[in-house]
Amino acid sequence: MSLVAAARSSDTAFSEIPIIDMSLIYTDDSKARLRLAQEVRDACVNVGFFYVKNHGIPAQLVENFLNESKAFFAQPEATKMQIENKKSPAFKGYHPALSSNNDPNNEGDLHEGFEFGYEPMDTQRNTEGLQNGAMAGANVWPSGFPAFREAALAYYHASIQFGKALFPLFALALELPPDFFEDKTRNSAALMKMLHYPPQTGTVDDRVIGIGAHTDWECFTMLWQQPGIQALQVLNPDGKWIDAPALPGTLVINLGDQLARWTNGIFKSTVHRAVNRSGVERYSSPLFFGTDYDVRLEPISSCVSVERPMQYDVVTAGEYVKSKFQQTYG
Ligand SMILES: O=C(O)CCC(=O)C(=O)O
Ligand SMILES: [Fe+2]
Repeated sequence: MSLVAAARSSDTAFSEIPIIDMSLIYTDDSKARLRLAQEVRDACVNVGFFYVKNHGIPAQLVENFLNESKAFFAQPEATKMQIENKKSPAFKGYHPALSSNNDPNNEGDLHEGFEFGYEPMDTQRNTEGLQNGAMAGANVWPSGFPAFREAALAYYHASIQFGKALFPLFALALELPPDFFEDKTRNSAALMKMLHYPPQTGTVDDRVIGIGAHTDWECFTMLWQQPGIQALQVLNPDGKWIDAPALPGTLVINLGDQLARWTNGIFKSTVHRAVNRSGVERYSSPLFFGTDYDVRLEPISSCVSVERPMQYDVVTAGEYVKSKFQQTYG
């Protein structure tokens, strides 16, 4: 079925999020790759979200990052504010609760967070070819926490490796040569965050929640959620919030606006939010995987037809993300 036809017959009124087994992501077996790409395509056309299991990122890495992050966030606010992200030209560092606002109808996001981008490990040459182009700018680390930096970067690099392997699958899913994204993701923006959500009890005012309703801006996001704590919700086209539970051992992959624009809206960049009513604090860590700064998000030809004319103005990927950052962090 062509992509335009798949979009026409898509069943977007989803009530749950598919789980895709990635054990074979590195296989050379072309039939197996195609099957995997087909699963990815169904999820992208119908939901814009899917879980991945057997992604190969060692659990210990995120466990270490989580533990170090807990120590970082436990510091006094004034200490954390010394590295506030607004002081950094590329929004690296710490952001306190209520300093971001993802939903313009809301009054601020309740989470605090720490964000950083590409940086080689001390022992490593830059073999991944990433320089964090679109959001270039040095990372800002808290002083006196070398283990935090180490743990964050170790998890980051393992995640980047998996993220890079997803691009050929997206290309296959879009009937493109497997290396289509390669020369467009050499200096990918790849910003990672650790987010810390306080519990919300009593009546929750929908205008002040963990993170307000929004779409992500890059190609896709790889989200780790602290297992067992429900907070993430995904909006289906019937206007119903569908829970995306934190399944142990999985990551949530959701498409962002760059891929939606590139595919003329055939791949969905789906609205989501997080509300932490669990009664306990919650951590999550997204990695936002974008393209090189200057990539023009012109719709892929198989995604445009007489029946489905171009839906978006063509913009460059980097300018798009930058303007979104400015809106969100003011
Ligand atoms: O914490 C979550 O579950 C979602 C975070 C998110 O959507 C984001 O940071 O863009
Ligand atoms: Fe998001």
